[in-house]
Amino acid sequence: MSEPLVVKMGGSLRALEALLEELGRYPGPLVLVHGGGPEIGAWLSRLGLESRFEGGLRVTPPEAMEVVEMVLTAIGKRLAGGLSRRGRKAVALSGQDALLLRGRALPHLGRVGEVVGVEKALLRFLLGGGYTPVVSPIALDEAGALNVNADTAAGAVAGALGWPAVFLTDVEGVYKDPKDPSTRFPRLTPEEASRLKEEGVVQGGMIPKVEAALFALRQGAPWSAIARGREGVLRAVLLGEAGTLFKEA
Ligand SMILES: Nc1ncnc2c1ncn2[C@@H]1O[C@H](COP(=O)(O)OP(=O)(O)O)[C@@H](O)[C@H]1O
Ligand SMILES: CC(=O)N[C@@H](CCC(=O)OP(=O)(O)O)C(=O)O
Repeated sequence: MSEPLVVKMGGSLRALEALLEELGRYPGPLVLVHGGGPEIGAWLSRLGLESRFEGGLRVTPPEAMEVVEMVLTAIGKRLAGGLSRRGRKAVALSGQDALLLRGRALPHLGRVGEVVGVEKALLRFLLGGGYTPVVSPIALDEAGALNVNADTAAGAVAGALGWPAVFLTDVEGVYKDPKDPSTRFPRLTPEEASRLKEEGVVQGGMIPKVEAALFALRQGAPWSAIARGREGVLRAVLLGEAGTLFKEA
């Protein structure tokens, strides 16, 4: 129950304090990658910049990128502070620090990117010193900061470290009927998950999450899982009692 984990915290998570307690007392090494989609959306609309999504990704013109950076950085610092106060010394970083996440811009989406390289050495250095890295999903290319979907960033980090990835979100896992939690798949192979995507069972924000879970596996993570963020979730996932587990057959 103390294996190293990359944990992705979605921006739509409820009961954050309880979850920080859970992460604070997890006995194994952790790397956290966080989102913040709802908060980014709220700030952009407050500033009169409405968002449009393509394939689950926020189209991000340069003027919106500044807001994305500010909001994600603030969230990262908040999480690192919350964990540190609970005795788990955490350091908030973005992909811009020491080229932690090297990015490549995706066409037609403004300053949106994918991850093409992870500076593992920085993560290992912090982990070796007993610190928990908290990573904001901002990558860097020649032109500057790129907005990366947080699931994509977490999948890339897990793949690079060869660690399992747990994507915490507001649903119990992948459902056969996206509105019915009783139809949760306890386990999916990459082939089964890809089929569900093609069939349109996996929709909206679940698309980048499933893609990131599969990407992590292809890059060498032993398994990945999507589960609802709540107290006790990590233990329940490790025991196979919660979430959807992605693993080769
Ligand atoms: N097959 C499915 N099973 C479960 N949830 C699904 C499915 N297809 C789409 N979803 C949606 O995906 C959402 C999770 O993605 P998202 O809102 O982006 O979360 P986060 O902010 O945690 O990354 C769920 O709230 C649900 O509405
Ligand atoms: C390109 C892109 O879509 N980036 C995301 C980054 C934050 C994120 O992914 O947050 P959640 O995990 O809460 O969805 C965005 O701008 O919303």
